[in-house]
Amino acid sequence: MTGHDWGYGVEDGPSLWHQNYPIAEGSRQSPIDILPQTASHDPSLGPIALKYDQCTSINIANNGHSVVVEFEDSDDRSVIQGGPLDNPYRLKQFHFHWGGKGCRGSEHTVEGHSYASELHLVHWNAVKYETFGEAATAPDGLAVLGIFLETGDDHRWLHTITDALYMVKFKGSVTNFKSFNPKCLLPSSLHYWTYLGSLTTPPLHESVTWIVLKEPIAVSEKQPAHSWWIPGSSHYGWFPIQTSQMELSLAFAAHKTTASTE
Ligand SMILES: NS(=O)(=O)/N=C1/NCCS1
Ligand SMILES: [Zn+2]
Repeated sequence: MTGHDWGYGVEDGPSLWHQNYPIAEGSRQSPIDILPQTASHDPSLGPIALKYDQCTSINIANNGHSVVVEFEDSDDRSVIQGGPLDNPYRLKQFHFHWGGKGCRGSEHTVEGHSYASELHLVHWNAVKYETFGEAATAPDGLAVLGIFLETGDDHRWLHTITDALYMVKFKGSVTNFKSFNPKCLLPSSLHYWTYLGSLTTPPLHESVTWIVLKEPIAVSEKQPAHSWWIPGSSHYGWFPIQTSQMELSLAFAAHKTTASTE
């Protein structure tokens, strides 16, 4: 299936994804509603470690479903390790999930609470697998660091990304985006919840060790998608961005699956 047989609309939204992606009804589907009170504390879980100092961002792209910043991943210069992970996982890309105007578009929720947005830093297990594509289908292939974005003060560095959005307003567009280091997007605490789950978008592979940070980062109202909404639009999901309008819509409807955290 191509990447464009799904979306967030009435005809192609999350409740229909199982028709083309039966794994949507699998046993470890993401996102989930995180219930801190029932999450078991695992004393064997150490802190996560992020080695992002040698990060090499390459470009920023609009893939029709999200805005994605890709990284050079030919070696272990940027990795996540520790916590539930048995070895380092290489940073491949990060992307966001936003909601429409006034909507809260995080994918994971915490006791039913949605956040304004959610940032996903996607890493792959290059120790066990040859390519990202191979890792993406393996049960221990990916590690995604989820960071909630909450409206509040201006985020000092997020404007670097939102300023670049104008360069990728059309689906399929890519532009240079060098020397962006995502460590500026991390909250002060790396305390986390973790569970074994899946990609939250098709193909929904059950290959993700999720590491969701408890502390959100603050972004101002004007920074996330809210100020990018195309007036009068009803379609949820990345706008099929061949629109003549100058503004860009990052409208994502979050979809929820229910399951308890481990
Ligand atoms: N949102 S997500 O991070 O679970 N989905 C992805 N699809 C391809 C790479 S990451
Ligand atoms: Zn994501």
